[in-house]
Amino acid sequence: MSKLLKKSVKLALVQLAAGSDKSANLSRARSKVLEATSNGANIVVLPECFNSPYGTKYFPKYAETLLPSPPTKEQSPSFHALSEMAKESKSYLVGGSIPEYWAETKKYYNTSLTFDPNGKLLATHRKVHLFDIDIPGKISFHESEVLSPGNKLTLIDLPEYGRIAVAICYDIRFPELAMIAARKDAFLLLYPGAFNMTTGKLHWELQARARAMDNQVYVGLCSPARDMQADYNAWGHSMVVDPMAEVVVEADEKEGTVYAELTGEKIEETRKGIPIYGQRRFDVYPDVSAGKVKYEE
Ligand SMILES: NC(=O)CC(=O)C(=O)O
Repeated sequence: MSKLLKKSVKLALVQLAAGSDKSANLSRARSKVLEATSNGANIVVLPECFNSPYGTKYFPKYAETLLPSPPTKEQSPSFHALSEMAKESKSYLVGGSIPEYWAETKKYYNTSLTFDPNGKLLATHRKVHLFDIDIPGKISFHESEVLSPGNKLTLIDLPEYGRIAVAICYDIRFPELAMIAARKDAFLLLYPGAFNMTTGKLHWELQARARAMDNQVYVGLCSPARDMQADYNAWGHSMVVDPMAEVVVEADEKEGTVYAELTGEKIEETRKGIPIYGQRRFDVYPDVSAGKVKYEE
């Protein structure tokens, strides 16, 4: 038996077509999650901003209050819908992300909620690295105009399987997060994310494969489906990459769900063949996972 992944697990990435109608997005998400578990999925992932369009002007309009937890249905219909979906489908549900408003500080966040198969909230991840970029003539986007960053790393223990890490989209560009999670024994790094037509083509697969290769773990990236009528055109191409950095499964740009069976043997076999885990030189450079790491806000 693998130390990291106790038994094989079926992962589903739901590449949802999210529009401007929040309740329609929630009920579409529900039917896709139920479909995924009827196809045998144990862990189901939704995309970044699965209940709203993606864009700074939309964050305040769609934001929900999550604290104090649990929120009421009026404060957060998405929290309750996700909890119900997890319970109904009996799956671990990584609920993509939603815009969050924290009344106490008057701050907005891009926040991911993960629920267990009983509908209990397991973890909350607020996007740590905000997506602020300027590529002249291509794309300019500044989440920090509206959002505040989260301040912690998110590791989640799934008792039957092992440990996973959840982060959001731009977070994948910061390898430290992935490195720390893997060295703290995560078998799977999950990133609900919405890359775009410029960066998607260049970096989406590269980032996923790099994080998997460096850390010899599984990586799952879950995008919204592409909508060319929307202000922001998501790249799509949700994918699962294995610990050897091979793409196991990949969606195209349209709505759809992709599945992969993850096994501990694949991790063991990769680490045995290329034993970097025992070859690191912390006498030459520091171990980023050994310093002070924040897991709690
Ligand atoms: N949308 C994001 O957060 C990140 C992205 O599109 C990119 O890194 O490229």
